[in-house]
Amino acid sequence: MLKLSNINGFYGRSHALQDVDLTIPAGKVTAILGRNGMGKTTLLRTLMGSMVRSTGAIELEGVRIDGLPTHLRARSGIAYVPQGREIIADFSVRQNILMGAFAGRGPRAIPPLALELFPYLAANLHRPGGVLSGGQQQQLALARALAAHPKVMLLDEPNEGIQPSVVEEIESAITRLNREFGMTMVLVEQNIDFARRVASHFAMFEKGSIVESGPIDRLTNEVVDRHMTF
Ligand SMILES: Nc1ncnc2c1ncn2[C@@H]1O[C@H](COP(=O)(O)OP(=O)(O)OP(=O)(O)O)[C@@H](O)[C@H]1O
Repeated sequence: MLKLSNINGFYGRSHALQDVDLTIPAGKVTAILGRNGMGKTTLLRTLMGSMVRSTGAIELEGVRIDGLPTHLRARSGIAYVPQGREIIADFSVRQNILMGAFAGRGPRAIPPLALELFPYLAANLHRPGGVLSGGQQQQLALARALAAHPKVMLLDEPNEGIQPSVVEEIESAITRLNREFGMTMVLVEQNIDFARRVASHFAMFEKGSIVESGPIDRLTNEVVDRHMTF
């Protein structure tokens, strides 16, 4: 469903993604793994169209999208939950969620599912986004992405710096969105146990290239030790 062919990405002279070929299956969760600085975030930025310099082909359901600017990729069905969440502090929870609805391809309204998945948000729609905890902001970023009615959701380390009880809520939201609604997820993750629980496929990055990929049962301890221990 999402097919990347010969993707290269650059920051100035730094060659951050090198000849990446990857097929992300529809309706599955694919974990993007690797140590810090290996190119995982750059891959998501390339998919979203926010890299200044990248080359290669990206197909979404057989249609080339690599020539499209970011806002048209959002309209074509890709939503992004960035590392650091990028919540607008002075906007209310409601306004932050609606930002996703306006960027996306569905009705310009808060989807009931977002409020069902995250009851805290439902009860605090009027609060400014800036006063929420990190975990609540992460839920808000997921709700904002969901409001775009995406086919594919890109999630960059959604559990980073978040307390365990909220991690459980985020895990169950990801699992439900995938299993019940068939949403395709691309999940950048450092936590191998979490990746093994939620993902069915993986791609392991090392210095901008994919060194291992496939169904999650091929993510052996040996592969993890080789590419993720420090
Ligand atoms: N804005 C930038 N300008 C210059 N170099 C960058 C920029 N962002 C990332 N890089 C470099 O590109 C490479 C890949 O970075 P990237 O953020 O994609 O890694 P990552 O695997 O997502 O790691 P992390 O988990 O730390 O986010 C690294 O060498 C990084 O230093």
